[in-house]
Amino acid sequence: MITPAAHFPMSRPRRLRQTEWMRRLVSENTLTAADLIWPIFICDGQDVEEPIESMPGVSRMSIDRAVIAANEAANLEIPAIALFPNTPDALKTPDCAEAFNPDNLVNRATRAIKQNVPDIGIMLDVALDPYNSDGHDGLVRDGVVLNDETLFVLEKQALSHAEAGADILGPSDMMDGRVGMIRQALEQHEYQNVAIMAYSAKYASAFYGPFRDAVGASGALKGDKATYQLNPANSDEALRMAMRDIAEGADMVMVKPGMPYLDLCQRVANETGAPTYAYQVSGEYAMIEAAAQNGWIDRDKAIMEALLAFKRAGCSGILTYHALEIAKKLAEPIL
Ligand SMILES: NCc1[nH]cc(CCC(=O)O)c1CC(=O)O
Repeated sequence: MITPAAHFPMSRPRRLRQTEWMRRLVSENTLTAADLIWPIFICDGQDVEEPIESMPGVSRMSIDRAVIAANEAANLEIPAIALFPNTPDALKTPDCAEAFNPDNLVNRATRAIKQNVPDIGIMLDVALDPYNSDGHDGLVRDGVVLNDETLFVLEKQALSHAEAGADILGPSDMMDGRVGMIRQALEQHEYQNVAIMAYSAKYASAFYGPFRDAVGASGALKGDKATYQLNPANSDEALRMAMRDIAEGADMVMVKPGMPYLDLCQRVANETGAPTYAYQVSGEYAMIEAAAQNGWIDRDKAIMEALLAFKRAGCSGILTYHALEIAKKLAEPIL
């Protein structure tokens, strides 16, 4: 008989790991379709799907294809989709006027999806980069990203999205004061029920490259976004941003990128008590896909493990480009 440790053999924690059903019974966190928001890239045209080279399996979709995709997502009980436009270069200008054009690509897509798939939520970004010939999230003058002048454009953009039927606005621009400005404008124009998911803890990250390709912003961007996105070294500052955004009228807050900032997911969820979402960004998606294509990781297991990590950290949900695929997997019966 081996010498018993303090509690061994009366206590054998491995008893709860021996079978799949037992592991399922004692799981502390679960992933369901209700946890997923699906980001979708929209492009001009009819019956078009343009593959994005740096995001294998992800394509830009024309509006008619996006309606079909939204319907598929709704049938899989994905609560919401987030639409991002690939704006033609000809419509990108220093004043970013296309951002608040009521008939811009993403507003037209929103109307079409709302008309054909009324039961799925639509989230729209509020930021100028897809419409900006300078590539930045705000107006630029003499190389400086202007905060206060940008707020007035963001307000018009937000109202055009609310008018188009957006259910959630996602201010991803990181200008100071934008949440309060948008919330006040929504109230004044009787859009009291349009929710705000503020990109509160949004970092100046190297993980956005594929997205910028997808929306056509990478070519225009000169320099980086460090004068408005957060310093990756900072944690307390992100908490202050989340608290500020909630005080200004945000209903939900986001941490972005996701896995490189899992500590912030836990801190923001625990310390704000607000619904907290992680954005598993394009670079995170591309890393999993590239490693899988090289046969270095088990793709399906890695995707599930990464998404479950955000739930374990306390997130209410995840924006992920894997959403549709995972919702299909979760809908399959357990054999
Ligand atoms: N402000 C625009 C915006 N909204 C979402 C992302 C990135 C999403 C991703 O990488 O998947 C970006 C790019 C950026 O901030 O440069």
